[in-house]
Amino acid sequence: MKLNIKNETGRLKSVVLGQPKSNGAVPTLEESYDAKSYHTIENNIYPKEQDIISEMTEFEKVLKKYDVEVFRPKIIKDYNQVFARDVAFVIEDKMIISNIIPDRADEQEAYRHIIDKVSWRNIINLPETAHIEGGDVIVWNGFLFIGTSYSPDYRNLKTARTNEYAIEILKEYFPKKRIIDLDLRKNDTKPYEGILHLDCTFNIVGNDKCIIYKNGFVDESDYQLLVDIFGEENCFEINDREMFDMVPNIFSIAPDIVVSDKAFTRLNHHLRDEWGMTVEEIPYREISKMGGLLRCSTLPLVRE
Ligand SMILES: NC(=[NH2+])NCCC[C@H](N)C(=O)O
Repeated sequence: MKLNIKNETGRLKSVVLGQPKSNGAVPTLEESYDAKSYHTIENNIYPKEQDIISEMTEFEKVLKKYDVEVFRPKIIKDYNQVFARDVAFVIEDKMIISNIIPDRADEQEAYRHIIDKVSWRNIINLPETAHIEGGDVIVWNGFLFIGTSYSPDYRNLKTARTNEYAIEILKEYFPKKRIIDLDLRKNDTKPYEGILHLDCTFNIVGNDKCIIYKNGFVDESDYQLLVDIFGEENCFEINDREMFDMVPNIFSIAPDIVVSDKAFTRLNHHLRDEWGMTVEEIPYREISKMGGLLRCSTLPLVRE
């Protein structure tokens, strides 16, 4: 397979969609590794497998409607495999195998049959201490936006998944890209106070537009830099509640076609009426309770 990802929204040809089956028992608070799941467990509202399956089936139907080739990871018994995004990611024709949080490390084996379709020359493995997950990486032509955490408490934070070492290595592999590292606010147990991955606070839609949550960034100057790059009129600003609902985490099939959660009324209205996009709405509220949404459920391999 010839990988090709130059940006976040080019016409999608081939993608991996996560696996909702056999996701195991409800985790305990100690077992959870992101604030949204923590909150969900605390409030006794963890989603049922049947509901996760039905939401992901709706997503798959939309992808198929647009003739996208869909791969699935193999099922690992009693293991959460919904969020394909973090396991690996593609930049241009290279697949980078993430060094994911140890709690999720077993997920990678389930992608072997997909990784094997890529020539070994185009696979990048990172040194063990270079941490990175796909949810922190957004490619946009000459730019590479990477979410990270420079918190002195990095080692103790389960929600800090990408470190400076991984960013330095990516700089060497992609010397022509302008790499923008963004320090994200982190909190392992309070979903209103921290951001798990970059794609929970910022995402790109269309050719030159973005969805952004200002308080997700430690430094206002990082937020301001993004607004300057895209232009104020091209930024859709979201509020605290919308961040909690994971509004930035929609998924583009093409510059003018997005898959969104049908609960995102304000965003969907804006995408259609102001930005002239086709919005495919599906229910995804149950999956959102586990700390990810539509972008997180996918791992794009080929975009036109
Ligand atoms: N790209 C993303 N935002 N992925 C969300 C992953 C959520 C998952 N519960 C985790 O903590 O790893």
